Amino acid sequence: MSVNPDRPAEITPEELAAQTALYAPFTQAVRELVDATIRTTVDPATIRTAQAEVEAITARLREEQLEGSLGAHFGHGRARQPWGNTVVGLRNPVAPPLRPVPAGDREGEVHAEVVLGAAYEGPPGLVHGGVSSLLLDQILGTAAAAAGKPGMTAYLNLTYRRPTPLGPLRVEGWVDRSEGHKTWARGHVVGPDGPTVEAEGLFVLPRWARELLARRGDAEAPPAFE
Ligand SMILES: CCCCCCCC(=O)SCCNC(=O)CCNC(=O)[C@H](O)C(C)(C)COP(=O)(O)OP(=O)(O)OC[C@H]1O[C@@H](n2cnc3c(N)ncnc32)[C@H](O)[C@@H]1OP(=O)(O)O
Repeated sequence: MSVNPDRPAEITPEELAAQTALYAPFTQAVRELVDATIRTTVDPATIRTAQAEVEAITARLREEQLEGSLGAHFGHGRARQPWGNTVVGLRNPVAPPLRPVPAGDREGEVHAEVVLGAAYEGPPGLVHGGVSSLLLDQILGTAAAAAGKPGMTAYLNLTYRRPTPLGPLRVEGWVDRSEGHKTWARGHVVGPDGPTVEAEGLFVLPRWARELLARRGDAEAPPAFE
């Protein structure tokens, strides 16, 4: 199925499953390519051959493509799929990806197990601080949404307690408190030796969304901000 950028696809759960089965392994293959690109030690001739092959694949994919980004084009009803999202996007090879699932007993609490490889390096052997921020922004926002209080990040405060090693990590988020359209969430990245980066953020349902909801009435669910 091709994507019509003007009309988000209303697809059945079966079609959604088929699209997932098609794109998830494709995206993972490109992730592997990125990792191999960083870590390969093959000879220069092999690099030049590989470059030509990658360029040929890119040209083939560009024969048909969207004008802009992916947005939330796939989905059924309001269950839009944020497949282009840079943290959780099923079709985004840049996304580690994070797969938050409900966990724990705090409000909106979500956890995600993730393995960060060479593509996420900052200091040698360690996760880039901006990548930790990226993951925490998403998981705190997901916690707010899971609590039924979605919003956009108004601020995100981070405390880097100790270096975060590349490899397997857990990212956790939960809602601390909320007042109307404002939700404060907390979370952390947990490495093999415990929490490494802590975050506290404010997520605000924007005025335009509040006005939209007021016009439509409370029956309409608030928008998601994947
Ligand atoms: C499942 C989903 C996961 C999503 C995770 C990913 C989340 C993201 O990355 S979102 C992208 C990054 N964030 C953004 O781009 C947001 C950019 N900023 C904005 O759009 C707006 O400034 C926004 C939405 C934060 C607030 O807009 P809006 O609601 O129109 O403004 P306004 O009505 O003045 O403020 C609302 C309230 O928030 C407060 N507020 C806004 N910004 C701040 C801030 N930085 N610090 C403290 N309070 C703030 C205001 O004081 C106001 O409080 P009150 O209603 O009590 O007087």
